Amino acid sequence: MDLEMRVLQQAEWDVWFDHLELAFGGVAEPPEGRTLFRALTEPDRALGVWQGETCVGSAAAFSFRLSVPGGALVPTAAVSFVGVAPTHRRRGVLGSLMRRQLDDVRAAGEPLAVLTASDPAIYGRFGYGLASYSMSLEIDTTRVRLEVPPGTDEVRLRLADPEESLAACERVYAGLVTRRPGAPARQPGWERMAVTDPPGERGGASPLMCVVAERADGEVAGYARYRVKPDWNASGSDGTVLVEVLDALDPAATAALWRYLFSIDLTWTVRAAKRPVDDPLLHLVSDVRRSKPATRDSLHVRLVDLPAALEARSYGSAVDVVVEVEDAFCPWNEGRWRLVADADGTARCTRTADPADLELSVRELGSAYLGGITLASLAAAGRVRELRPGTLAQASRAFAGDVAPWLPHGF
Ligand SMILES: CC(=O)SCCNC(=O)CCNC(=O)[C@H](O)C(C)(C)COP(=O)(O)OP(=O)(O)OC[C@H]1O[C@@H](n2cnc3c(N)ncnc32)[C@H](O)[C@@H]1OP(=O)(O)O
Repeated sequence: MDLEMRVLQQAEWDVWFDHLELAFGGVAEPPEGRTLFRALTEPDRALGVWQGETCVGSAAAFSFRLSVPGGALVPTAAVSFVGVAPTHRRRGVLGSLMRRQLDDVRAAGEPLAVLTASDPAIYGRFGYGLASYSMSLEIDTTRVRLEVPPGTDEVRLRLADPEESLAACERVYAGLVTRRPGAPARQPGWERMAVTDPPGERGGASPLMCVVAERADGEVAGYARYRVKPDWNASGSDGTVLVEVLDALDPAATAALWRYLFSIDLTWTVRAAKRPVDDPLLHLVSDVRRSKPATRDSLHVRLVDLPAALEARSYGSAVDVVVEVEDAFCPWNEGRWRLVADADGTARCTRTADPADLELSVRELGSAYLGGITLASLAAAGRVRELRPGTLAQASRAFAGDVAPWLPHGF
């Protein structure tokens, strides 16, 4: 029977989502998660591939605004819900979904598409480049001490209900977004993702708890959401603190929150799974080695409208460079572009017939876009070629940022 790809009807959502669960291994999402995903799905941006009544393929996009170097919030398609039925794999279903989706994103006028990959090897062929990392830590708090900055003792900590404190915590998050390339401005409804706490998903740990950091004037300057996982062995208590999120607007609130998490009775390990690679915590701990930092790939970026994307961010130093871009999947980006940017943030990107300085594919531009992966390091791997001496260093400096890009939550 023929396959038909079409935009999702709201009434088809349950069948569509059941298919996704099957594609991901058949484990059912808890009811709280299902309700949330239903509410967050934008049906007109969700695609299904159908064989009769059976859904065999899916892909969707959320309408995000992504923080980029310089602090602009760029309309971005956040790609998710990608799955192909186990019975229909390796016949090009994903390829046809990606084709349609990127055409739709282009038509919607969004310069960027982003995703996190279940398997990092999948999306390079569609022009996505790895642009940010995420760091996990497992800290032995019996050995690792914190050296806190002045002002930490003035911060007042208060335990708060995660639901009741949500609005105040969201204000802190909103204050951080434009400082952090790769962070999405939270669209209405997405704040629920952080506090939805299905009992079956806690893995033996406590319900979600929240500690709020207040300045002397009572203003909330930070918060952490965490769980405690108690454990006992022959020597006594062996509990772990699992940090879900910690956001703070200043160094004192940052240090006060970590100090609190390090000192919870009956726990001797702090685990944090999703931290930026330049987390200030690395400079607060007495022993990085015993904090066991580990990185993994996080956000993959695809320039859909190359000139609009390159003009939307700012650059760390002045640059005037001609790039020869290969982009077989979105050929409208292919060819030679001149990027001229001042250090004050103004950038122009136009087609040119001038000789190229650098040669690369759209994937490398996606990787370098958020400022965390340098063109120089990509060149060292043979993925960027310098055609005119000196231009690689100039362009690499301009693209690089002084804050590591970071995606604080999944989608
Ligand atoms: C953003 C997200 O949502 S990430 C989540 C992705 N989904 C999952 O991981 C769920 C489980 N897996 C699946 O549903 C499917 O196997 C998918 C979606 C990964 C791939 O779907 P398919 O329809 O089999 O892919 P399709 O046949 O279109 O393959 C396109 C190309 O990608 C390659 N490819 C597909 N899956 C993978 C993979 N996991 N790793 C590496 N390459 C892959 C294919 O070999 C093919 O390469 P080619 O063009 O050189 O021949």
